[in-house]
Amino acid sequence: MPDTPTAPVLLGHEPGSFPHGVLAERHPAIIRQVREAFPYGPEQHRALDALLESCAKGAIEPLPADAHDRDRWDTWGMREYAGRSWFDVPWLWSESYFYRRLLDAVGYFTPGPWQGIDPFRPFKTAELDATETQEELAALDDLADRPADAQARALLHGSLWGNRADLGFRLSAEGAGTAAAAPGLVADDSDTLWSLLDTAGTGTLYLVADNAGRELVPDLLLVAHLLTHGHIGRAVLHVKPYPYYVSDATTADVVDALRRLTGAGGAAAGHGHLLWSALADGRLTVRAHPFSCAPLPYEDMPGDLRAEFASATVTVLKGDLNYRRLVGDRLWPPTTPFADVTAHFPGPVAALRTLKSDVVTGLDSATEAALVAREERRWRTSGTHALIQVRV
Ligand SMILES: O=P(O)(O)OC[C@@]1(O)O[C@H](CO)[C@@H](O)[C@@H]1O
Repeated sequence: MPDTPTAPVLLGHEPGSFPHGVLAERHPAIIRQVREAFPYGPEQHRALDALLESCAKGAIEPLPADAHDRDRWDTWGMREYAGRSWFDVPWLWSESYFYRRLLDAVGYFTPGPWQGIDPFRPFKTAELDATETQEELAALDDLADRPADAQARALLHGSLWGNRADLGFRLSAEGAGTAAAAPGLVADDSDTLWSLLDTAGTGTLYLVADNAGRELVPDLLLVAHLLTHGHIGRAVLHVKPYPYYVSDATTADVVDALRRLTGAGGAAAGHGHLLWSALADGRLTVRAHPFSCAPLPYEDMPGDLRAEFASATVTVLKGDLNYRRLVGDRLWPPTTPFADVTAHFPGPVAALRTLKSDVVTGLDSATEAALVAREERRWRTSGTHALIQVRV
């Protein structure tokens, strides 16, 4: 990025700011919700109390010496940040480490009865069972009668707006995530994305998923459509290796979503069966790379992941957090060119995201001015605006 001046990394130390609210209010609320959702024993309750206390006024504690991923976290910044306040280190780091500590508190990594039990699972399955999900799946029957091109565009928008409400966001946003979307997108490079996906069945799409449930289902439907209609020959779906940011999709969530599709009947079941067999014959692969839960921007990705993305026809990154990691979780002036801040990414990259944090790039100045005039800063974080940005 030779000509792009750098911008400040987001921290959570400023009371009244969005990041501060996440650390001071959202994280304690998540601890309370998880505690209520499971019949945990005294050991988990004590550990959750300690985490709550630490989040409010304590310092960041290192992972236990015997943690399986202690070395990894050491290289990811734990040595540098342990002992400091959660509010004084990069916000991205603080948030990611919070989820790692929460899993520790509930025994997710500890041999015993709670090992591997996803503390967010009740919230995710409630979404899959919701009537809205049923309605969305039923609507696929009507969509099936429309021209393939119209189906493709509808499914792309379904995948984009599926990101509107993640579960962590809803805990503190009080309905903002479900408010009607403001008309239009703040940036729309979808034509460029479609031209990249026009590969006559030879290309490989990497889709870096975000949330489970009502976001992952439309993501999978989009992949099914692209495979069926020969836009691509293969897809690789990146999910999280462990539960993260409440609703982020893991392999177990992919299985739940596929079972939801295959059990739905109608066109939805057709897409589900197609994906099921694509997994069996290798046209669809699921990957859960450790770096997917790293507290770092994509610029710092390890060589093996870089080589994977470099081989993609296009990598589509879903959601707000992936966007933050793509452009560096910095407070860029919104008109900073998207191509400049994503120049580090190996190969063509697309971001599909609703706006749920202060970070944004690639807007034209008229769009930014109109948003500010109408909403001051709220458009950045309310989840009611979205963007599709592509760097070829
Ligand atoms: O990546 P997602 O699911 O679209 O959003 C993640 C998110 O809710 O979490 C962060 C705050 O905790 C924000 O960046 C963003 O609003």
